Amino acid sequence: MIRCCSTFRRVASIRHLTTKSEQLQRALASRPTIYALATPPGKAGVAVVRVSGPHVFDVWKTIVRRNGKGKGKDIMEHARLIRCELLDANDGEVLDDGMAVFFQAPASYTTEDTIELHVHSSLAVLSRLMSSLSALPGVRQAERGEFTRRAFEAGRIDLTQAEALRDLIESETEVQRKWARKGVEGRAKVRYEAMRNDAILALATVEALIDFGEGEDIEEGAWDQARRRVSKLRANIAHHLSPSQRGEIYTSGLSLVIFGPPNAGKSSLLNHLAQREAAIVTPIPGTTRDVLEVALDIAGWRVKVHDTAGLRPSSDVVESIGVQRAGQAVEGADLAVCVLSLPELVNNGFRVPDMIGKHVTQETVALLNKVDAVDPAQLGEWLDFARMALPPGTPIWPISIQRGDGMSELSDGLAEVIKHRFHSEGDEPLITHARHRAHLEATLRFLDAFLALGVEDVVLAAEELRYAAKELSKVTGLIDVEDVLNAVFKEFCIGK
Ligand SMILES: Nc1nc2c(c(=O)[nH]1)N(C=O)[C@@H](CNc1ccc(C(=O)N[C@@H](CCC(=O)O)C(=O)O)cc1)CN2
Ligand SMILES: Nc1nc2c(ncn2[C@@H]2O[C@H](COP(=O)(O)OP(=O)(O)OP(=O)(O)O)[C@@H](O)[C@H]2O)c(=O)[nH]1
Ligand SMILES: [K+]
Repeated sequence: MIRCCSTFRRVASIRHLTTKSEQLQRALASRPTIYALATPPGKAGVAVVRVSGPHVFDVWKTIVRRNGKGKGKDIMEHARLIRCELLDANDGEVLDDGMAVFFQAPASYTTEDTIELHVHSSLAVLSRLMSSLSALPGVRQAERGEFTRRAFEAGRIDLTQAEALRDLIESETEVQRKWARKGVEGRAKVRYEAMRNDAILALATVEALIDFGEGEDIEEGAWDQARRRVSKLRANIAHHLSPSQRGEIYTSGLSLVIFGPPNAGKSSLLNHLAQREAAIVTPIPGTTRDVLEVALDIAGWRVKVHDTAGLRPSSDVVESIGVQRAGQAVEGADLAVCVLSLPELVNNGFRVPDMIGKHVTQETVALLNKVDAVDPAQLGEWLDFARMALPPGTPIWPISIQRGDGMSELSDGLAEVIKHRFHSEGDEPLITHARHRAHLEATLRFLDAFLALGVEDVVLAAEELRYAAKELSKVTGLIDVEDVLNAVFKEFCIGK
């Protein structure tokens, strides 16, 4: 009975250590008011300037003057957009005619009192408005991600949600948008918190063992219980770290690498997919030297398509470096597309050079290009030979980039392959950022260190678990680690 309570007391004390202190709360109230342009700078119909912090009332009083139907009234109503004139704080001159809205703390994006000033998006209006704002006491321009950072510091969102907000802003395709939304909703947050909770519960059990020393009959049972819990957590994390669970492809996109012998039509394929002359196409073998990247939207996925140098032995220094890079790109690809020239295969007796063959697996899409340049009567036969030259099961699509044969099937086919291979039903990947991966790898090392210890090393074992829990806390930002926070928020734009 007493033991049981002691266990819980410890859990509570560990939690207490890691939650935001009251001191921090007080610091929040006395900080500067920040402002920034929330829309992109430039000529446009409307620009939004956001202002957040303790001086928002003064800002409103000084520069917002109601006109239209609300003329003369100066009450600030939560979340109500009003017509107004914006005044220069220094000389009272009307600098623009606009709209303004006030959000009362804590019901705002940052959780602080916030106002938004909607003005005409003009360089002159904005520079006057900004200099007017910075002239006000306690008011300064926001740093990158500072609005979101305040939402984080107030506990409205965790670090994974802040990162997902950034992903949402960066998103260009449907898949990216959907995954960013999941993150914003807290899908990852909940799962990382559950992992940390497991580590903390195991830690509590182990600490109870320390408290009650050796020779107790409960010792064995409690130790086994902690080990079981840690083993399960370890397996869970190891699963998420496995190569099949790469959630980064949803947010950052997946990489498609085009490879093959020189002159097969690799650059022509890239240009076809990109619908522009992204790469140089010439009849000279060895035209492409370096890896060229173009980001495309294929069926809602962000796909970084890479064109590479044709794979062949070369005595040219530049070309051989290109060939080496091409090989590395293929090895690191999420999807490899091999372009072969059918007439060339016919000419060399369907020998696929080893430099290329070694990269062709069932996971590779093989394109037999230039079908326009072979005798149509023999096409079927040549395709059969080509199939025999490649590993069984390799998808093989005959095409002519020049004449257009098979090109719409190619686009649909690529979309199908991507959907089929990377779509996740049910078993949803967790890791969508390299940062999360690094923390989980570190967690795994601490859990392994724990599992290598015996009950006689219970003090050391508790230490390993404490490190593991701390590492998991860094993912969500439950423990503020300044360098982690700085790294996350510096990726934001000003005004977010
Ligand atoms: N005009 C405008 N549009 C915008 C934003 C904004 O700041 N201003 N946003 C900014 O990026 C996004 C919306 N995000 C928001 C997230 C939370 C809250 C907010 O006030 N949350 C409080 C209260 C909720 C409520 O009153 O219903 C909370 O969650 O406690 C506001 C906006 C996109 N559109
Ligand atoms: N007949 C025919 N020629 C093609 C076809 N596609 C590309 N070509 C030609 O093949 C030559 C090589 O095309 P590229 O796209 O530069 O080939 P690559 O594989 O990138 O070549 P490297 O840069 O040498 O690796 C060019 O002259 C293209 O016009 C096709 O479908 N049919
Ligand atoms: K100021």
